[in-house]
Amino acid sequence: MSPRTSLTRYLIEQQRVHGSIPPELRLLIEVVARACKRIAISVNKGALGEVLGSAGSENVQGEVQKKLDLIANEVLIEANEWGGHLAAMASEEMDGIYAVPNRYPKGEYLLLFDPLDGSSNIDVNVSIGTIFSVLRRHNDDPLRIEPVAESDFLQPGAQQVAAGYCIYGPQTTLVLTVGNGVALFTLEREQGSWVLTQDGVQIPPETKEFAINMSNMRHWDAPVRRYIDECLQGREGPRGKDFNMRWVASMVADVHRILCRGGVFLYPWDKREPDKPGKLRLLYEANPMGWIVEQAGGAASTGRGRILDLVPHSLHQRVSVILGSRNEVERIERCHLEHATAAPPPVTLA
Ligand SMILES: O=P(O)(O)OC[C@H]1O[C@](O)(COP(=O)(O)O)[C@@H](O)[C@@H]1O
Ligand SMILES: [Mg+2]
Ligand SMILES: [Mg+2]
Repeated sequence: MSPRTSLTRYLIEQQRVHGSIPPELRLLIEVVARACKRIAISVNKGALGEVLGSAGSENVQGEVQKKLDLIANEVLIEANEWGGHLAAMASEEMDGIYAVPNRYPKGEYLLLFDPLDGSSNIDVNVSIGTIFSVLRRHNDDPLRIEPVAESDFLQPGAQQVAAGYCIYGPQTTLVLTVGNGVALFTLEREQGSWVLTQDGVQIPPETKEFAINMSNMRHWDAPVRRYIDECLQGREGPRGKDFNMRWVASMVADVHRILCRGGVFLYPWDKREPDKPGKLRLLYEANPMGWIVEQAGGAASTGRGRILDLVPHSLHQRVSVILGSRNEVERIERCHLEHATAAPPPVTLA
C-alpha cells in the first residue's frame, strides 16, 4: 500500500479486495471515524472550549461524569443516528441501549462505545481516547423485525465485526481491525483526513515491560502478586531480566504503547470490591481492545480464559483484563492455573 492511503481507500480495499467487510459496515466505520475527529477538536480546545471539569452527574456505574464524557457521547450518538446502518447503540455513559429511531428499521449493526476513556486524565492534558466495537444484529426471521433489545448486545467478543480506538495524544491516531490485522491511521490535521501510517501491526511475543496500578498491590490475588513479584526481582530473580513499568491510567494509551513496542497490561480482579469481577467493562473496553490485541498477534485473558469467549450477561458487565505480549499473558495464565490447583479461585471469577 502507498504511504498516503486514506481510511476510505483502506476500507474500500477491505471491502472489494479482501471481502472482509460489506459496504454498510464500511460506511458505519467512516461515520465513527468522523465523530472521532469532532471529539478530537473538543479535546484539543481544552480550557478554551470550556470542556474541562466535571459535568456534575454520575453514570449508571456511580462514576462522576466529566463534561467531555458527555460531549463525546453526544457526538457519537448524533453522528451515528443519521449516518450509520445501525439498529442501536450502547455506551458506558448511558444506562440502557439507544435504539436508532426509524431511519434504518432493519439496521443490521450494533455499535458499542466508551466515548471517553481515561477520564481522570482529561483535566491534566494526558492522552485519552474513544473505544468502539461493532456487532452484527442477528435477525433470524427477516420478515419479522423485533424491536432491538439489550439482549441483542450480549454476544461474545469473538463475534465482533469491527473494533477500534482513537487516541487523542501528541498525535490523533485511529486504530482499527475488521478481522484482517490491525491498521493505524494518523489524523492529518490540515486536510482533516485519516492517513494509513502502519498496517499489519504486530505485538512482539516477549517483553520486559508491564503496566498495572501498583497502588492496588495489597488487594491483588495471589497469582497476580506472584507474577509482578517475579518481574520486580529483575535479573536476580526467576525471570533473569530487569523489567520496566508504565501506567498512564488511560487504557487507550497503555494499550497503544503495547501495540507499538510490546508489553503486558493488567487490570485484574482485586479484593477492594470482591463482588465485582474487575474494574474495566467487558463490552466497551475489554472486548474491542482484546480483539485488536489478538489481531496484532497478542493475547487477551481474564487470567483464567480468553476474554473474547465470555458470554456477557449484562450491558455494563465488568471483567478482569490481562492483555498484550502473548508469552507474558500465557505466563500469567499459568500463575492462575497453578494457584487454582492449590486454592479455589474467588467465586466472583467463576
Ligand atoms: O485510576 P485507575 O484505577 O488506575 O484506573 C485506570 C483505568 O480506568 C480507566 O480510566 C477506565 O476508563 P474510563 O475513564 O472510561 O472510566 C481506564 O482507561 C484505565 O486503565
Ligand atoms: Mg474506559
Ligand atoms: Mg469512559
